[in-house]
Amino acid sequence: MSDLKTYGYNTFSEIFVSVSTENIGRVTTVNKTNYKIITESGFKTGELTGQMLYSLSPSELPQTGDWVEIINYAESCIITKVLPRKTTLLRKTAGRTSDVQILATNIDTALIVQGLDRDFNINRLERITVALLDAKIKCIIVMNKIDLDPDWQSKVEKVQNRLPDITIIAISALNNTAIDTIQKQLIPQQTYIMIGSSGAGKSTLLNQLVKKEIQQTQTISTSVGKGRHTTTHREMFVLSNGSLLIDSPGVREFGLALSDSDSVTTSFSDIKYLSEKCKYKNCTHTNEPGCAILSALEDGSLLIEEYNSYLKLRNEAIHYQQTVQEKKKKGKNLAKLIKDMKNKNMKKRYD
Ligand SMILES: Nc1nc2c(ncn2[C@@H]2O[C@H](COP(=O)(O)OP(=O)(O)OP(=O)(O)O)[C@@H](O)[C@H]2O)c(=O)[nH]1
Ligand SMILES: [Zn+2]
Repeated sequence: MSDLKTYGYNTFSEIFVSVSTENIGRVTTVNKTNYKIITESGFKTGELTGQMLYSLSPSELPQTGDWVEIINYAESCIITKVLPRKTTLLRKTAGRTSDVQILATNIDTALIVQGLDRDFNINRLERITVALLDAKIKCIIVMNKIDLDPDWQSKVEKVQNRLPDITIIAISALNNTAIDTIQKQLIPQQTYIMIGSSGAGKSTLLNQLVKKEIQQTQTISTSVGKGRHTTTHREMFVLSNGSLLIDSPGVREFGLALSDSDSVTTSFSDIKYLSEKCKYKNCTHTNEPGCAILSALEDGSLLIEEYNSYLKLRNEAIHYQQTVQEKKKKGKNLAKLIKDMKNKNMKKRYD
């Protein structure tokens, strides 16, 4: 039991009422088709039942962070079911499709790591926090490499002004500066994930937090300005204070996978406040008379940058919703086609 507790069982157990603890595990690493699983009696290698392997879609398969039902089998176990997820961290796959990939599940809080060097981008920070809050995942922004930027304080201030409700911690992972400030924010048995561009310093920070060289960090190749891809898979670590941390591969462009365009508005506090003063209830804030947002833009009380990133996010959210709906419709059409075919065959048989 103590192993399960270490990996967050108590913060998640309300949904397991009917499952005995010996049949429960949590996925800490995914390796193609086998899984490293923490169970009541330590780590085991888990495999899927054949039926699961062939009947589940990629997003339904076990992911790092998932709680699963298992059948113990000597030193290994067989996964029979993925338990309901508290949160799912998605990202869009490469290309312009609406396909999404799961980065990890059952995350409580994300540490968004951004370097103060070339990596620094306030609009990107805003987009990422919106996507995370949309997925019910809390965020902490970690601004790394303060040793490289004498002007770091004003950048931190800018970010704090734009995102007043989010905790921002400025550190130097390399020099071990302010790492303890992060540690103080981390709650035992809660699950955290680090996300950020390749080269932002995630592995360096992880090493400082775990206090030993787990991940090998690599030197940035200055010619391209991108860290070489060193982290190749997601793995869950237990930190000394008992919190859990998943390291994720470099996510150069953390694509959004928003499900709800309204939550975009909620995340932009200025815009939300103003939008309540628009003349029309369904104002799109683009060309309507009596639009409070447009007039705030005109008198300069709303920044054009904030308005633009709001519009961009809103359009993405709408586009994402539409493609999901189209897919569902296509799925339904296909199901109907199969049903019709089956009916026809049945008729033939009995005619
Ligand atoms: N000057 C300075 N360099 C840093 C700091 N943190 C990390 N670096 C350097 O930045 C480079 C990339 O760091 P990593 O920790 O490998 O970056 P990462 O985010 O894990 O990258 P991926 O594994 O590709 O996702 C390394 O050369 C680190 O030494 C810092 O606080 N200051
Ligand atoms: Zn308006």
